Amino acid sequence: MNIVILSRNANLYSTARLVEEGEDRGHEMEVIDPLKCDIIIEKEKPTIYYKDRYLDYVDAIVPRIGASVTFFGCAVVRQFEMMNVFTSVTSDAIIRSRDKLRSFQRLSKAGIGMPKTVFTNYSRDVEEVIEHVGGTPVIIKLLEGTQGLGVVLAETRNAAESVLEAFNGLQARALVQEYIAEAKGADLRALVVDGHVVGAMKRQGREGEFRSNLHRGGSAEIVKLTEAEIKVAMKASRALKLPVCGVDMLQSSRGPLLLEVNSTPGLEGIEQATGKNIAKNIITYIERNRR
Ligand SMILES: Nc1ncnc2c1ncn2[C@@H]1O[C@H](COP(=O)(O)OP(=O)(O)OP(=O)(O)O)[C@@H](O)[C@H]1O
Ligand SMILES: [Mg+2]
Ligand SMILES: [Mg+2]
Repeated sequence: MNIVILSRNANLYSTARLVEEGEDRGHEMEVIDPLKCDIIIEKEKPTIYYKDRYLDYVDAIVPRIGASVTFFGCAVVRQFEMMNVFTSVTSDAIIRSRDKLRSFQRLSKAGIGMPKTVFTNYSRDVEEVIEHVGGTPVIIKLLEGTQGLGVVLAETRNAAESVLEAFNGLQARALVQEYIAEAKGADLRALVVDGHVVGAMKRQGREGEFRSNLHRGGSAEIVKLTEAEIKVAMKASRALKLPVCGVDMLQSSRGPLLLEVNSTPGLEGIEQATGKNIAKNIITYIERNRR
């Protein structure tokens, strides 16, 4: 197969690993920067021009679209879809997953446990919003934050009010969420491929940090998920139509609570923590599902 990894940088761990495993299984692997593609639209013959050629020979793509290039990156993915090229995740599903509010609305409908969350226009009393999620401390997070940036723990009503005011002044939309203290600065990341959990790790924030993100100095170790945790991960993958994704959960006294679903999960942390060949799982998923 001719498989294209849509990625801005061939040297990134995840990109390099997908190329390595694809070649190992006899595929022609190519890394293409989506931002360097021209999308050519005309009646009936959608195509993509890259450097000096048309990408009309591609059998499958693996989008690795960074959060800062969602708009154009997803337009390229959508163009491949119009060309009937198999994609490991669709453009619609990527776009949906980038918005925490939109995802949460779908996930709650699917009956998945999550920290109680409120979204407000901030025209109303902050007190009321805080009461909705059970009082302080509360978590306040930007709708489109990533790597733990834009996630704040507000210990008091005053702190919450200041943070909401600041975000509001910057015209940044945020949601207010119940703080799950039992998680003790840790979360779970389940890597789902083809709708099934293929690896999982527990990430622990560094001393005194409630955010467990590896980018914020957290550490990761392999973990065996409970039945309930596996169920949440598989349900979330299905609800957001993301057959390949990273599902983040918190362990709470009322069971696993879903935090977010990542459509472009990094492979480095999970492959190192689990010793599993996740890149190969993704390649064989494409082999099985491409029509
Ligand atoms: N409601 C909560 N209660 C307790 N801890 C939380 C809560 N929400 C988030 N955290 C902690 O903060 C971290 C970052 O939050 P979240 O994953 O929502 O943000 P993000 O910026 O989207 O991160 P990512 O890089 O994983 O996309 C989580 O991994 C978790 O450790
Ligand atoms: Mg995120
Ligand atoms: Mg996260």
